[in-house]
Amino acid sequence: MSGIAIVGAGAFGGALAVALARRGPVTLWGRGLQGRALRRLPGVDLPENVTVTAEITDLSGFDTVLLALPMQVLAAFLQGDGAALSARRLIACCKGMDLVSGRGPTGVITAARPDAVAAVLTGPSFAADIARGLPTALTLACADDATGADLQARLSTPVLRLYRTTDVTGAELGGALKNVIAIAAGIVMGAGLGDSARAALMTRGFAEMQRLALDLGARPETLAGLSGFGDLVLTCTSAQSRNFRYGQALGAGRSFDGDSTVEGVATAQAVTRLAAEKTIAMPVATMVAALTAGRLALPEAIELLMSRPLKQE
Ligand SMILES: NC(=O)C1=CN([C@@H]2O[C@H](COP(=O)(O)OP(=O)(O)OC[C@H]3O[C@@H](n4cnc5c(N)ncnc54)[C@H](O)[C@@H]3O)[C@@H](O)[C@H]2O)C=CC1
Ligand SMILES: O=C(CO)COP(=O)(O)O
Repeated sequence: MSGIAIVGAGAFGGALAVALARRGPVTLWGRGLQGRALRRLPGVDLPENVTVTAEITDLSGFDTVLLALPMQVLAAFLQGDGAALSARRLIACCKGMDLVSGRGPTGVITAARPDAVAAVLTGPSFAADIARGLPTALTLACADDATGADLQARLSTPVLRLYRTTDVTGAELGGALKNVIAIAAGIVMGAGLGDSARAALMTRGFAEMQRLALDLGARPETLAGLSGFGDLVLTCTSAQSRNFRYGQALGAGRSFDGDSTVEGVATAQAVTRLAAEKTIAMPVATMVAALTAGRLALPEAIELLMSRPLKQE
């Protein structure tokens, strides 16, 4: 079937539908859609050439499907509703690490659908910006470069510019880990610790992102690119970010909207476990895991981070 199919009518799936509809027909599968309005993107209506459906079998003829679901539901979706998909190419649009298996998005796809080519679309972009047609650049990562090049061409628009890489590990880990650091940055700002502390934390956070990713085979330039450094900067500095706002609320001792997708919370737990297994020091991620699980109070966390042995940068 021609055109693009998208699973997930949340903020990102909806925004991608709006963006890709500039190029041709889009079919969007999701729950709870009311007419053509997107609950997660107030004020945004879907264009006429986006077909909305709640029947997953309407997607069964598509060759290429974008999966815009939260990381922690991806595996269950592929085993449940998603079993009806026969697409040759599945593109994950989520950021994180599966808490049960420790896998990244493409690892989850490949475990469920070994016959499909898996790719990931990631990088610095707020759904609301994409839906408004603001200029945005993302990374399309696919181990098979020919497929990656084809997807890059099919999913780019005049305002949505895709770069591509075969370094799936690097792209996925950048997207997963930046959310954890963004929670930490939010905590710092919410607790009133200042811009200097945030800059230090982002930099040391980036150092630990690189440490883990390079150990797992990622390429340094990927971490320095859109999916790593680029998304880290965006998410740690903007109140549009749910991870940042969640951290801000935690730092200020306020509660946060429990209905919101905050990927960094589960990812912090998964990453901390992995780092411990590999004996890789990830002090910021470890603090975020402990703080978000309520195992540590903020004053102790600050004390622990500041009293680590002095070392070379
Ligand atoms: N919102 C944003 O600005 C961006 C989000 N992303 C990533 O996109 C992914 C999805 O995030 P959002 O769209 O923002 O979240 P969201 O919370 O706005 O939407 C998630 C959607 O998934 C649906 N859903 C949840 N469980 C499901 C299941 N088991 N089966 C079917 N549908 C299910 C929900 O009904 C909802 O429509 C996340 O990994 C996020 O990091 C990436 C870039 C930008
Ligand atoms: O991934 C994002 C920006 O690139 C969206 O960030 P949040 O999930 O923190 O809102």
